[in-house]
Amino acid sequence: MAFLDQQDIVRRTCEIAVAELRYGRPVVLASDRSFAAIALDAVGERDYVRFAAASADRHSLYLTRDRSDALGLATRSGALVPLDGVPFNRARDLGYRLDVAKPQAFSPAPAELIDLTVLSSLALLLPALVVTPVEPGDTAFAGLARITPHDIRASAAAEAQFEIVARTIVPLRDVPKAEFVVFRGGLSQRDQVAIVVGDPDLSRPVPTRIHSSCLTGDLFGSLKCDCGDQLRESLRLMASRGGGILLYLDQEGRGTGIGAKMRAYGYQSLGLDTIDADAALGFGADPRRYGAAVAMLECLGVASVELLTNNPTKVAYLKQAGISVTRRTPVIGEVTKDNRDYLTTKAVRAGHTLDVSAIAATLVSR
Ligand SMILES: Nc1nc2c(ncn2[C@@H]2O[C@H](COP(=O)(O)OP(=O)(O)OP(=O)(O)O)[C@@H](O)[C@H]2O)c(=O)[nH]1
Ligand SMILES: [Zn+2]
Repeated sequence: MAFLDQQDIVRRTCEIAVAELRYGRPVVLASDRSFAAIALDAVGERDYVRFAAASADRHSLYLTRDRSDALGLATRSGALVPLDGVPFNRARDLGYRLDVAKPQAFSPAPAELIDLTVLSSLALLLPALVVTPVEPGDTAFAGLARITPHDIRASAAAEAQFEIVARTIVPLRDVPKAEFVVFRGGLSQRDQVAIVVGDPDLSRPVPTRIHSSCLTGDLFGSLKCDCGDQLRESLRLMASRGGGILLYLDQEGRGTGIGAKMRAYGYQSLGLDTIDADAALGFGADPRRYGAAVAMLECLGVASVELLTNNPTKVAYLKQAGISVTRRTPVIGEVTKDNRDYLTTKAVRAGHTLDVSAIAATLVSR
């Protein structure tokens, strides 16, 4: 019997391609029309120039639909901007900076390039890719990692494959009994943690929070968001109810990574809201997926939850995945002058169940 089965093989192909992009090396998307691609976010000028030479100056910048819209280039599947003669700095500006002169020429991007953004996103890189066509027999891009659109789609199943590697009691402030359950698996993912508070009764809906990691808010008490408050408030609520489960997901910056989140913060300081700042970087409104959360709940034997959230997408995702959500309980953090716009954007543009007038009224002055 072979060591790797078909599912293992597509997963490995995908993880190699993700790692290669992250290290700044090109990958080849092999299809009817093949392309070599590098992530602008991961390369310096030297590799940009080498890539241009290998492509005989037929290279273009692939911009997602969100980035194209932000630049005023109307397309459905994103835009391809020819880069012949375009220096590295200008390519990077076009890829993800603000206040950039619109490119003179562009064409609609081939639809299969969208698959490449799945890889850049798993690599926690901005979805601005330099691409070039690769013809059969072309040796300029020989020896690179190759992946097909089919591999990329088939590997998605691995996003929900997890196993428990350790579980141990860690007493927390305000939570006398907490057990940290560490999960390993997913696709190009670090270990993730579920915190089982108290002794949840699994035969009844379990108070549950699906919490996306926020280094700035959870750990350092940033005033720009409500994450730290929500984290601690949820744990306290679970303890007061005798039990609950908090899933701490490896999804910094709504899955875009700390680098993109800090760039987005920079754009927010110039006046963009959270959604427009992410769009300027090429991201959609909220790229998170919750397959890992569903898999972790299943591993823990949880079939029914009371979800602690204001985010209707989390409720909808669990329901369509077959987890019963009997109730949604709001988790409200402190409103500050620094997070007021963030909370208002969540309510107005992302449909979170937050009362905008209450956000204004409960502002805490600091
Ligand atoms: N891209 C981006 N991400 C942010 C920003 N501010 C906070 N985040 C991230 O947003 C995510 C918030 O996650 P959660 O608190 O689980 O979820 P939520 O969607 O706000 O929904 P709730 O369950 O109601 O809290 C975290 O991953 C943060 O790192 C921002 O300005 N831009
Ligand atoms: Zn936060």
